[in-house]
Amino acid sequence: MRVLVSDKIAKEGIDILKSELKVDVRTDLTPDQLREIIKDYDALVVRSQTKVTKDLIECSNLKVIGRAGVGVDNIDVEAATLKGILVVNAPEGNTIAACEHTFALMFAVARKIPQAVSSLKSGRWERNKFTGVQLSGKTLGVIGLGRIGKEVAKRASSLGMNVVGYDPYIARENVENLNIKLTDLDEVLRTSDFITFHVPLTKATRRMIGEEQFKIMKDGVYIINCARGGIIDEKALYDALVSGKVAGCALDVFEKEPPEDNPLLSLDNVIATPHLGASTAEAQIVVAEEVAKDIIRALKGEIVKNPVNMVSVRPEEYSFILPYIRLAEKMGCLYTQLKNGRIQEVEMIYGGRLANMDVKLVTTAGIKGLLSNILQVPANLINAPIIARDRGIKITEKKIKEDEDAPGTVTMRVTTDKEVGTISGCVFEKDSPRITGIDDYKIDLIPEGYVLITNHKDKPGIVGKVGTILGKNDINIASMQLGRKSYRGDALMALSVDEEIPESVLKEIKAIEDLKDAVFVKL
Ligand SMILES: NC(=O)c1ccc[n+]([C@@H]2O[C@H](COP(=O)([O-])OP(=O)(O)OC[C@H]3O[C@@H](n4cnc5c(N)ncnc54)[C@H](O)[C@@H]3O)[C@@H](O)[C@H]2O)c1
Ligand SMILES: O=C(O)CC[C@@H](O)C(=O)O
Repeated sequence: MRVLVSDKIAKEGIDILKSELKVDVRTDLTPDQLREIIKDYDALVVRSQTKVTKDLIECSNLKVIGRAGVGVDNIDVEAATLKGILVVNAPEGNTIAACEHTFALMFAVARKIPQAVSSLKSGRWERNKFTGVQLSGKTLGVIGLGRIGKEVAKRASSLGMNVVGYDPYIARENVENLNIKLTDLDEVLRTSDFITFHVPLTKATRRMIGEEQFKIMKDGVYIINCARGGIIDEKALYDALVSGKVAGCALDVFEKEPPEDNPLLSLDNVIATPHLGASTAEAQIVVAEEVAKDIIRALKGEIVKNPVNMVSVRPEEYSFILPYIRLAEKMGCLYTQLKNGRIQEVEMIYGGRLANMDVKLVTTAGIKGLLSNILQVPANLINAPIIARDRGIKITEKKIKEDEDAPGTVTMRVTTDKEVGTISGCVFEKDSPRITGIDDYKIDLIPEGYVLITNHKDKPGIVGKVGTILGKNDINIASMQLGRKSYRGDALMALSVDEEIPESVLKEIKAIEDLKDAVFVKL
């Protein structure tokens, strides 16, 4: 498997990749050159420099894209998802680095440090020119209270600042111990002496601060943006800096990077760094290592730690849930081989310990299995929910919270335009997944390899006849499971066999009297 690293990442990450994969580090490529060679790679690792566009994604054979850092706004995640490409990032490794850089910028803009250094180095001694303002006692507005925003808020309090915050997506309890007043955007803008941004660049946050918002702010406010260019309208910011509405501004990020002739850089009250928020030795090692490990996991088909476009599993539930992910996929795969009809609805019903867990990935695996035998472009854990949605399949989860100490059980209930069918399963000790039911029949089938499933009348002789036909055709039976609704009523047999059953043999089996149907499935 081949990995292309197209932005500079720490050697520690490269070494991890090299321990298992063939790695090319090419940080000199133009977009056209990248497009030329991308088809030869299974994985791509980037920071914020490489633009992973829809066009690049579409002409690639990538299985995974890794972002050594948090923001994935340089990656067309939607295009990757539609193509079934996993996107992973390293969201925690640079939190402290970005938080500390925010304070470096805040102190620097408040005390005019870069301007003073520059003046001194050019031979001047201008002590009166560089009087700053104090942080202690001032109000800091924090927009976005995720990983970095919270760390900023924590440290600001200890500097004696009053902290007001805006983040409509977090629960109040989440910031309860942080000494923050959580309020609406207008109040943060109206009351803050310093405003710092820690939101991702999304449709909702793009230019969330423009002319109107500057009007609400206090005269002489200071702005710090160490999150993403594009959150603040740069033209409106320029005007506010020129008019004195904004006393000073510190930017680490720009709408266009590098900013080249950005007029903001011509203003004396703007200080700036070239997107250095994550650039500490410590952070770069952690993000490179984290992303490298996830790239390897992804290429091995294992569950990754930091998926961007796939639901994740709680670390403490990971080992319990993993065999259920495999089981659910087999259940879905069995269903579509066994039954016909247009799938309209899939209900995943969880019992036992699973009923207390986040099982979204198990559900997704079930959907992946259902779609696996019917599509030209294979479904995977990334695109399966989107494909299902686009095909009008309604997916629901139900949790039966009884007997929560019992092992987890999962039932897939599929409604088609012809019938409602169910497949049930369980994982026994030692990670041993079993199909435990098909419709009303109880069985105990290891969901692996070749299986012949028959529907027949429960009467002597039928099983023998099937065995004879298989034997005559040199097909070895590995195990046999029988389930019946009632004595001499309808029955179901699941025969695991070691060889593939040819169509001609299946036809012979189907001709047995009182055998209603026989299906050969591959799991
Ligand atoms: N300058 C750098 O080098 C650097 C380094 C690391 C991170 N970053 C950037 O910093 C930002 C924050 O990173 P993080 O790790 O804290 O992310 P995070 O996902 O942990 O936090 C983002 C927070 O923003 C909130 N949010 C989302 N939309 C919002 C909206 N419309 N209004 C208000 N709040 C909103 C979310 O609820 C979340 O709590 C990201 O843009 C990231 O790319 C920059
Ligand atoms: O790669 C970088 O240095 C930038 C990282 C930062 O912007 C992020 O979002 O993680």
